[in-house]
Amino acid sequence: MYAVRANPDAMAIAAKYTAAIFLFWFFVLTTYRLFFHPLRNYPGPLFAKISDAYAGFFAVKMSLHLTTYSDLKKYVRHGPNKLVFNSATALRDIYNTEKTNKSRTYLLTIASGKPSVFSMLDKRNHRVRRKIMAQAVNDKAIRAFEPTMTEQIEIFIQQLLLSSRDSEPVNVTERCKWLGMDIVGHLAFGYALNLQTDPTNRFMIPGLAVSTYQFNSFMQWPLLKTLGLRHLLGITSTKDRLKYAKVLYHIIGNRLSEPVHAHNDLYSFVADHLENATDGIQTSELWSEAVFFFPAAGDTTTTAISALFFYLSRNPTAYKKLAKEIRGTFRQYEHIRGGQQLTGCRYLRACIDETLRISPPASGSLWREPYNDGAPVVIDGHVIPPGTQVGVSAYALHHNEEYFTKPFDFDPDRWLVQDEAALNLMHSAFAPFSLGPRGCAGKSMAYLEAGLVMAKTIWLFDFEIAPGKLGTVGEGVPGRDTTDLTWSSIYVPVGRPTPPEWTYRECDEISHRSLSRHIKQDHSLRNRQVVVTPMMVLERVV
Ligand code: HEM
Repeated sequence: MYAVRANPDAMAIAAKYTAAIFLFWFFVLTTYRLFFHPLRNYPGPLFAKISDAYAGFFAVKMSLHLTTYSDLKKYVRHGPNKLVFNSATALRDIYNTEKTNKSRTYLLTIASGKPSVFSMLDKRNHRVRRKIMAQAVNDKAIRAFEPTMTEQIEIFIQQLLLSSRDSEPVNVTERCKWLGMDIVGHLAFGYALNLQTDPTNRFMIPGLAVSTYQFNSFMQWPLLKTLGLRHLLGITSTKDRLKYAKVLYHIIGNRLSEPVHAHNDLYSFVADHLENATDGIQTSELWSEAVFFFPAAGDTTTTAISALFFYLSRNPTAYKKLAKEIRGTFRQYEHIRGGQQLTGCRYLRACIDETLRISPPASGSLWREPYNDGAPVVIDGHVIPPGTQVGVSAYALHHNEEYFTKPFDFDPDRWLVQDEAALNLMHSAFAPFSLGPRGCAGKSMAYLEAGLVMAKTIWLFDFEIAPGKLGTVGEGVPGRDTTDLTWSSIYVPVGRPTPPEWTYRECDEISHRSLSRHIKQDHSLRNRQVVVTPMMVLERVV
């Protein structure tokens, strides 16, 4: 028998050689990326030219959209293989074409080993999947779903009404997130999550935020995922994420036990088309779609709505114009529904668009690559070498003065000017939903939801910035600080009669938690949103 012992000298030598090899490799790679790489002549921050850690660092800090905005004043190269552009021509060249494809970084978002409509790179497979998913969000499906959406919005309004009785500040961000999740529960799997009235499932909001945050960070800095560095950086809150996954599992399991057409939901459209997993829900295509669909449909729209509350509470002129339009258009609260009257509210649409411009819920660069068919790809006059990731940041382009004068001003009227050339110019650079074959499939649903929530709220209530410190939450220096929180005080407007059929469902928790708690919670959402309205005090108007 022999005991094998490590020789300390041999170990020291091995460590030295490993370090030397690593340093040599690092030196060669850095030299190549700086002086021989096909993108060497594009200006960029030094560290970005060398490593994806540059963008990764700011993604982890949740301020990448701001860094991109300021870097674009001088730079184009935003990673060893990444070019970011800031023009309407580039927007069209990159997204409104078949010559590019989603970048391979989207594969990092795959949750079950099977891609979703969002992460599918193969164009033919994507077209088929997109067609299936689109059935759940086309005009016919939206009309069928509207009553369910309205029911949830009514709960939102009733809860505001309860809070408005004592004119206490309300965290509008939180309320909007609960609403969004309740709507998407019904839309996806006909499931009543009841976040608005029951605190049990509210942990799903931070759970979802953690997942989104991770995916965002991985997509900028893939090494985080490959080497498990996320743990070192402490960006994983596994507890909430796992709890979230458990609920999603339960929701899907519950739906699978019902007949396919038991609800007017996404499942009823996709059930017959998605591959069944033999080894459980979490490896099925349905799981992948669900993991994508909840944040895509639930988080984005409500981020926009809460941001709109924020801007309106700080812009009295816009606020008054909108209130006048809504209260003048709908003689009775019950008349507020999807249709011509609502779409005819041009100022409302301008307010929503202005919010999506100034604070796009998907604010980062959505990376694309030249499609692998050898055809040259030209972006804004630049021939792009194969393997290069190209993108436009909606946040940066929406604040580009070439297209939008005073880009940090919230000015819905800019969308209503008579000057057709100016309007066309702005529209050419407006892309909150992206565009082309991979653009948002749920745009109409998002406008309906935002329109209904805003019209109903402003018909019935008045709101203003919360008093004291709460009212300052979310405010920051435009273009410098991430103004991602919004608290406003919603005061229910005075004198409007409550629709008689309303029964006030007592909310389990209308408690108003401490400011620090809200700050902490909303901090985790920062990556996705630039401004979200926190606390509002409501006042009944009607
Ligand atoms: C204000 C609200 C919304 C915004 C700003 C928004 C934005 C976007 C953006 C920018 C993309 C492209 C992502 C990328 O290229 O990586 C996208 C994709 C998508 N969105 Fe939305 N979205 C919103 C609401 C919705 C809603 C309500 C639904 C569904 C009901 C939805 C469903 C989808 C789907 C299915 C895709 C994937 C499209 C594909 O790859 O074929 N979105 N969205």
